[in-house]
Amino acid sequence: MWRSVARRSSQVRRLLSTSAPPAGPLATVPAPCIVQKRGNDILNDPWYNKDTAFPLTERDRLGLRGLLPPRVMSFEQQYERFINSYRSLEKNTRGEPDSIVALAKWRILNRLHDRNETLYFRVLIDNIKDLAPVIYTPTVGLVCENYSGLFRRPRGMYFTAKDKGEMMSMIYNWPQEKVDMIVVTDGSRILGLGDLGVQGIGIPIGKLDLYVAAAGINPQKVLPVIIDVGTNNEKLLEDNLYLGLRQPRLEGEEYMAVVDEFMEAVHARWPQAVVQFEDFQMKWAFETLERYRNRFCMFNDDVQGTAGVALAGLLGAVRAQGRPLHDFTSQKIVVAGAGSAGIGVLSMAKQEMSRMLAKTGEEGHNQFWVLDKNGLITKDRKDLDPAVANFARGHGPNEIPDLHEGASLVEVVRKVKPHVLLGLSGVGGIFNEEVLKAMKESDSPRPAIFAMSNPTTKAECTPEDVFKHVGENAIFASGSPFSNVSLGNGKTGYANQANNMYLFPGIGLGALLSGARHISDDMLQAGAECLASYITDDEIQKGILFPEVSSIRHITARVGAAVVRAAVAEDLAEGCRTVGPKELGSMSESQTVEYVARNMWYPIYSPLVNNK
Ligand SMILES: NC(=O)c1ccc[n+]([C@@H]2O[C@H](COP(=O)([O-])OP(=O)(O)OC[C@H]3O[C@@H](n4cnc5c(N)ncnc54)[C@H](O)[C@@H]3O)[C@@H](O)[C@H]2O)c1
Ligand SMILES: O=C(O)C[C@H](O)C(=O)O
Ligand SMILES: [Mg+2]
Repeated sequence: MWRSVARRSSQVRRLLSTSAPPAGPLATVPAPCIVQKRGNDILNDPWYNKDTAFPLTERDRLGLRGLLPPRVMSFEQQYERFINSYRSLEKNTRGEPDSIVALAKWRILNRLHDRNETLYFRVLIDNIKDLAPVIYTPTVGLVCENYSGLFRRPRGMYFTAKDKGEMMSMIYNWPQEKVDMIVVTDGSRILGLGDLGVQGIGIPIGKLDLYVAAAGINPQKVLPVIIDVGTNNEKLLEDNLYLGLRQPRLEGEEYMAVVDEFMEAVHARWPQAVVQFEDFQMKWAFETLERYRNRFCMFNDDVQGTAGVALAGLLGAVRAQGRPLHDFTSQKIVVAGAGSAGIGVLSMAKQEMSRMLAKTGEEGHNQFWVLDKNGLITKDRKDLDPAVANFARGHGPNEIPDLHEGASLVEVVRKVKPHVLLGLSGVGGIFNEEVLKAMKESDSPRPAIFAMSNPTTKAECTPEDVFKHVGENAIFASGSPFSNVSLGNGKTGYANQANNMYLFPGIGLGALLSGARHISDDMLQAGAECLASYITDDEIQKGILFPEVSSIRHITARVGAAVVRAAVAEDLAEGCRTVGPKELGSMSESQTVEYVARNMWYPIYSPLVNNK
């Protein structure tokens, strides 16, 4: 499956050689948008509101005359006005604690989001590198922790245990006839912050903002959802501001029955909708994935999106050593974290090693050492989760002597001398100085440390730690954004962001535009391969594993096209809107990229027409 990535990466860049984000609808006068509203109802609807940019013609025909200041501002003037107020906020809060500044930035963006979505997404898309850390990790974690106090206006839908039996009807309360993309969480494992109950809805909102910004999904066709089955978070249950169900979480069949009813209701109303499961605790992440993945067009981002991003980074770490990709099969990989993300990454990495070995007929060995909160996992572990058992160390001839059940992280790193140390533990700082100094003795000339836990406070280490204790040749990646590190004498230590935002937008977009009946392993693999092929050898040698966040719209168009082509190749594609499977199948690679790019929404004001 992995073609020569260097050749492909120059192809990729050529396919997307434009500097501007892929155009949305063809660049002509935008088609009018028919609205059933007039007057204040339009001004109060963020999907249609243009504020001071309503032209006089629209003010007359929509009953807006006299409801706005007389001057008509252009979209550009509105944009500059907002950016100036955002920048002055940055200036006025300088020196305040980081969390205060972060929440102030989030609030000014959220107010715009609640008022004028077209302007909001223009601001977000054109400043994605600066603003992703505000609407997404790490700030979104703070927002979820403080949601009940921050709440001003509902966004999305709330399906709770009390709605059992009502979901088939309440789904019609959502005002949009068409929904393309849904992100749902039950709030049980929000980033590395644990059970946040109804407050977890901040995650689907942030993820869908990225679907709009990176994948060009129309913001009028997204739906954030929280399934509120209670919370086991005592602090929230005792908080008189808490806005969710005040009861312990449902468990077992009662829990599953609520999620089942939600999925049935969603697909009864929007059969083509793609559903992304996000931040479910491990047991439900795997159970819901198995239960629904062949019945609906759905995927679990923490299990499958993360796996693809991590695999792209792992292959980059092989290339950084100047070795052929096939040498991935002999890499030694230590993983701290055996939860939904850790097992997802291990499963996809093991699958890739098996694919590579099958080509050469070689026999493989267990290249993974996996730890959880009780240390190294071996076959001596009692009550081992079946998903984890595949990676438990045994007692065979390939085992490293004296590495016992429950061995500590530093013991494992000292004895294994791994090429890669990867963290998906949700525990900040566990890659401490002792562990990182042990990584200096790695068998790799370019030891790779991936501190992938979110938010920033949960990162297993910082890039400064790594380049200081492991050395300048190290490769670093993290789940939340960090700044690059200046190594002196003009050298830079690159702080890559190994976050599933590089893949989930393209996975969802490709599934949608192909009309895939479900999302297969090959479709996910194709997305991961595309991401890995995006980085040139020169960039890899510098220690760059992932694209700049500012190019996320370009890479998403490319990932989306790869997913479309994989769906077509597997005969899973049923087509989308006016494009059938045959037409999809007749497209060349570049035509598929153009098809995807053409269907990516871009924020411009459409003329509004009221047809009442
Ligand atoms: N970078 C990304 O794109 C990305 C994607 C998904 C998840 N994550 C992050 O990964 C973390 C874990 O997510 P999850 O869904 O797997 O959570 P989870 O709760 O399902 O699993 C956490 C795992 O870490 C283990 N663990 C806890 N303390 C440990 C320690 N001291 N040493 C080693 N292992 C330890 C736990 O036993 C468990 O196996 C979270 O912070 C999440 O935000 C990042
Ligand atoms: O939300 C993110 O930033 C990535 C990932 O889905 C996570 O749960 O940490
Ligand atoms: Mg997640």
